[in-house]
Amino acid sequence: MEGSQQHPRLILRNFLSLDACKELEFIHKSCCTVGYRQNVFSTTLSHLIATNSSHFIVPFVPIRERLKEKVEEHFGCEYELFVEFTGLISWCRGASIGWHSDDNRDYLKQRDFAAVCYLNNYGVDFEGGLFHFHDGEPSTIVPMAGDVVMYTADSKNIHSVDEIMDGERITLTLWFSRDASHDEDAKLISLLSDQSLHSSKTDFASCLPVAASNKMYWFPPEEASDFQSGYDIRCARLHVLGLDLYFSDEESSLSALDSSHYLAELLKESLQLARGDELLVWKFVNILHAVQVVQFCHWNASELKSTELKVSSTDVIPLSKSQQLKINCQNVVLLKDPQLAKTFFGGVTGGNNMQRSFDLDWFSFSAGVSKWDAYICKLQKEMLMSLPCWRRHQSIFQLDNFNQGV
Ligand SMILES: O=C(O)CCC(=O)C(=O)O
Ligand SMILES: [Fe+2]
Repeated sequence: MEGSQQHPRLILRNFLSLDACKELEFIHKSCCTVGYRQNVFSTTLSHLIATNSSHFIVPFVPIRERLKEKVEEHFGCEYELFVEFTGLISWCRGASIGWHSDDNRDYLKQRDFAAVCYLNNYGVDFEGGLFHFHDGEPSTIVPMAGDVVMYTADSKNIHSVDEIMDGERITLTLWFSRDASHDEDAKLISLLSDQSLHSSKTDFASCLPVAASNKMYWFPPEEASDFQSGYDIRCARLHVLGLDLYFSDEESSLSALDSSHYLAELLKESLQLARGDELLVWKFVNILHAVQVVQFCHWNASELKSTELKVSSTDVIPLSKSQQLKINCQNVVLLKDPQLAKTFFGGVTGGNNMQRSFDLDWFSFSAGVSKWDAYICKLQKEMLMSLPCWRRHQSIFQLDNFNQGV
């Protein structure tokens, strides 16, 4: 067909299962940092490695493989492509991109093909954010969870994305290159190999996240020099679920110090979670750890509510007035703009899918914590078993014995 040669592209419905979409959404909401464009947040695989969360690469592996095979098959370049970039990207209110091709900068010339997988739904999880091709058919794509659009990165596929009006639009975006020197796998394997010298155990303690610099989690990024306005995105992710952080060990005398110093000190501490007037006794090693566990429980909420697992004690105590006061002071530092945090991460305003507060009872939450440990250990085990093969082949792929499909 003449049209498809002029504008080589492919749209696939339901390429990813909804379960796979949900798992990637969980990883993004647990690990993302502020992104490269305005009102955009991103999670790259190298960032996962840098924050001792490399086990989260595992769920990407079969998906990347399937996407590469599909691109190679459709565009007739079997065994020729390398993945150049893999990332989870979310766009919040105000984010958009005008007409462009994906290779339109000198430093992007290596990009030959793009694959964008939609992980949530237009009109439900976000408003706006339609994708348009400048020429040819289809001209507009309505992002729906599981669907993928693949296209050449050159000027045959000029495209744009409408401004996001509400909610958070999440994608898994990959670029492919024919140029082996831009192979993401080689870089990732080298980072993974450096890191696995330090940890080869498969207990969850060796998989506890280590946060990157506080600046990478501060929104808007322009305010990250002194943290005077905006919010910490990890704190915001918990806040929209109705959860507060409680830093029990922090010295209250610190509150006399300036805000940026106080914030840096606070975020070094271990912490507990509070909701309403209740405090969960259980401690998290750092804020990233708390976000990962909470997002995991949120992702698995319906399963956890019906779990048979019996938990002996919930270890919940009432919050004292002075503890509540302390939480309020800490929120003033971490969430200078709670309204903006809600606008960005709280789901579509007034919509059915408005991110409801964390409606898990503490029993289900405790069940979630044990499930989280098992989940992380399983990923870590698979990672460590795969790594020697990945190193030998200088390629990240799914080993046959883990081939359970996506
Ligand atoms: O998210 C999309 O639909 C496309 C994004 C895009 O065009 C880009 O990142 O270059
Ligand atoms: Fe693009």
